[in-house]
This record gives sequence, structure tokens and C-alpha cells, in this order.
Amino acid sequence: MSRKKALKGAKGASKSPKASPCKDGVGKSGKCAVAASGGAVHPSAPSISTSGGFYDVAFKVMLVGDSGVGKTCLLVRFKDGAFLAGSFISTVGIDFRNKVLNIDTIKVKLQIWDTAGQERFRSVTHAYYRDAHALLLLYDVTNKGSFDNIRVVLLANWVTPYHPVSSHDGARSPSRGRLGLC
Ligand SMILES: Nc1nc2c(ncn2[C@@H]2O[C@H](COP(=O)(O)OP(=O)(O)OP(=O)(O)O)[C@@H](O)[C@H]2O)c(=O)[nH]1
Repeated sequence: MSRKKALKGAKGASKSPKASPCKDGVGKSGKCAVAASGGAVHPSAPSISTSGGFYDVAFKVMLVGDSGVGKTCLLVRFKDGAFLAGSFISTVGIDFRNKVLNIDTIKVKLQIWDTAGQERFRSVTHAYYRDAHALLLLYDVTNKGSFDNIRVVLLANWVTPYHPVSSHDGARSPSRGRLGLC
């Protein structure tokens, strides 16, 4: 099985843009923690994700950037601490992984969406931006074109860079890919 196929199979890849990240935020009570408030949630009692981890707040984070800038590698590195060396297999469509962090006394669940960088998937991946709390914009430090294309993403989705039009105050951050992961 290919590297990326294995990754997707492991964590419930979503093929449809209508698939909601809150699916994984459904607690034992059946509530959808993320969708219920339209943003980060601060439930009075900790919620439980289907992956088994309790959390207090949840955020949806999107990894965006050209194909090959290292989005999948960054995600796997962050989630599992491993670097995916070897042959490059492009992401098809979109995929996500969850990670729960302990920050002070709060359990923060990050649902991190890995988008396909290839142009042909653009319309699919854009559909997921709307309710994201943060976009991580990645570029390859050895490829100026991949940096220039971040501007295109910003201008296409927001009126001016770092000024979101979306309903909640998401964060946008240019990040350097392919740097020091290996
Ligand atoms: N040297 C080096 N290579 C990297 C680094 N990050 C990723 N790569 C390589 O770059 C290639 C592409 O990495 P991916 O993470 O699959 O790229 P991607 O942005 O997910 O690409 P798409 O799925 O097509 O959008 C792979 O061959 C990686 O091994 C890095 O920090 N340093």
C-alpha cells in the first residue's frame, strides 16, 4: 500500500466536501462540539472524540500550499514525530488527522486537514476553508513560485492578506515547508 493511502486509511479520509469535521467532535452525548458554537468550543464538561481522546476545545486547521511543499510530511511529523522520506506520492483530495495537546490545564484538540496541492483538486479543497479556525500556508523555501502562490490563495479567499472575511476570526500563517524536517 502506498504511503499516503496507508495514512488516509488510518484516520478516516473524507472524500466529500460535505463531510463535516464535527463528525469526529461528536461526544458521548451526541453533540457536535465544533458545529454547535460555530467555532472553538469550551464545553463545561470535556468532550470525547471518536478517536478516544478527551478534549476541552477543538480547532480546525487547514494545511494549504502547492503540491510538494511538504504538507503531508509536516502533518505526519507533528502527529507521529516521523519524517516520510522516500518517493513522493501526491495527496488525492483531502485528509485529516487529530491531535490532542495539553496546554496549561486545557486539552486542545487540533483537527488538521491536509489538502491536495494539485490544481485539479482546488475546487474540492476550497470547500473546506469556510469553517476553519486557522490556515497554515506552506511554501517550499527552494521554490519561489510556491511562495508567490500563497498570495493567490490569500487574495482568492480574503479581500486583503490576513484580513479574513469568514465569520470567525481565523488565523492565517505563512509557513516554510521542506525545512529541517529530515
Ligand atoms: N529535504 C526535505 N524534503 C522534504 C521536506 N518536507 C517534505 N519533503 C519531501 O518533499 C516531497 C513532498 O512532500 P509532501 O509532504 O508529500 O508534499 P505535499 O505538500 O503534501 O504534496 P501534495 O500532497 O501533492 O499536496 C516528499 O518527497 C518529501 O519527502 C523537508 O523538510 N526537507
